[in-house]
Amino acid sequence: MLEIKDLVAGYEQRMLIRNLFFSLPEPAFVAIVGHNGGGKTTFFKALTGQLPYQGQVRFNGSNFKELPRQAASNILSYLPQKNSVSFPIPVRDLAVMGLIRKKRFLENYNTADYQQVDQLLVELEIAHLAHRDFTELSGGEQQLIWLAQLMLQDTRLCLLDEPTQQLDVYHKKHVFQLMTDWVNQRQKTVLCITHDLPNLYGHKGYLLNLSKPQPQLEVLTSATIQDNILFLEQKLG
Ligand SMILES: Nc1ncnc2c1ncn2[C@@H]1O[C@H](COP(=O)(O)OP(=O)(O)OP(=O)(O)O)[C@@H](O)[C@H]1O
Repeated sequence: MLEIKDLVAGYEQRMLIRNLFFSLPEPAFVAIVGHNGGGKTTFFKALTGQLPYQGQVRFNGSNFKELPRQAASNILSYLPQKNSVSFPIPVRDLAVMGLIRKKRFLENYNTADYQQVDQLLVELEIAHLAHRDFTELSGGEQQLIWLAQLMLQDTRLCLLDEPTQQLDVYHKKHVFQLMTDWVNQRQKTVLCITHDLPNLYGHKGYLLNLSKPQPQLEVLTSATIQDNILFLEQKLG
């Protein structure tokens, strides 16, 4: 269970999250939506301890503020909106780093680790990129590699900030399917910031619209998706 109680977060002049309150049963998929600048990434920054906040965030009873960094990284993985690498590195070697928390200090990755990476690259339909230099890939291809790295972290709670932003229509659909499969088959709880509302049709889970005056979890149905599309077509008030 992810419990958010009276969460208040933002910046000096602007409080963007005001008294957010919800209880999310596990496992679950939540699409976090809202206008540009509405506070979605700010919410994730609070959850990941990058931004101070008031209120409480509890995951299965543990208060995030009281969790040591290592314990928090065992529970939660985070894929930021922008991620970059400034040196040449083969895709497999970047993806395998997702397994770092399962390794002892200075322990090398072994054949089994790389087999796990290869299997996942097949599942993500990007096995052909395994030996390419990551820095030479397209934006969408890079996004899929970051996704593989996040999946390898294998945490109960996964936060993804616009993971389909640069993907083509086919891959957007594929990644939404993968995320909801993680929930149904691997019992993960996935919070995904997205502007791709039409991709939510047919998926089970919830929607949290941070542009609404009092955001709350709404069950994903064709009607709630449609309502939220209509809401977001209006200018931020
Ligand atoms: N470090 C900061 N200091 C002050 N203001 C900030 C800071 N970081 C972000 N903001 C502002 O907070 C607001 C919310 O930003 P945030 O990144 O949370 O929006 P978002 O909902 O994720 O938007 P988008 O859909 O465009 O990604 C924006 O107006 C942004 O300029």
